[in-house]
Amino acid sequence: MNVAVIQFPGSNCDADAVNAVRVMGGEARLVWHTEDSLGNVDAVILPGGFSYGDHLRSGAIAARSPIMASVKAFAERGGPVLGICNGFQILCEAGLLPGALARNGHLHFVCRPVRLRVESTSSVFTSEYAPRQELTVPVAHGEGNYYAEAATIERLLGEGRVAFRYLDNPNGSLNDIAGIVSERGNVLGMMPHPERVVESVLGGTDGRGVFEGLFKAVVK
Ligand SMILES: NC(=O)CC[C@H](N)C(=O)O
Repeated sequence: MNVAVIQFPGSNCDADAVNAVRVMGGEARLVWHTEDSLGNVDAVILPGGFSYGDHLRSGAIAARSPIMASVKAFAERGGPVLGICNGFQILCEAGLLPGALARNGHLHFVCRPVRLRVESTSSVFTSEYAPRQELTVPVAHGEGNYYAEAATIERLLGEGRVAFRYLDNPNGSLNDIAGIVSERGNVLGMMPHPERVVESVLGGTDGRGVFEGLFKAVVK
């Protein structure tokens, strides 16, 4: 398992993502956003942070980085792509996932563990969880309020593409959506940080399933 963690100016969870992959037994390396090739990788992670200082809209500028053409091509070939927090915002801005992450409804930055429920186990990233399993995973964001037009929400629900839902919605997200997957299920965007809960010394292990699912799908 060889994972590329993309680093943008202002990424701040890139080292955590690399650590999580290594803790889970994989190999990870950082790829700077100006690169135009991913090299030979099995999966891509867009980590959390404040790319370009969240200027304009979170993820808007990073989504137009040179490396994103390769990330799009990789996803189109069915390659697994995980966007965490700012990574989710970048995936929406890049058009790899539908909808947008707006300012939190209460307009405050929120940084705390939240309760989540696994809504779909049919994607690469959720296959190792039990259906409707409840998890505790931290969030840390100011713009995590998922929004999409009603028809898009209906479609996501109908196609089983809502991967995770908040049990205690911290940001006003429509339908308590915490994470969604692409049509093929190979791209996941989620606001909570699974990479921060992969070993008990970090306070929890509920994020391990995301990486276990990914590793299982890739390492055959
Ligand atoms: N932890 C993060 O990735 C922060 C996400 C984002 N820049 C926000 O505050 O909304």
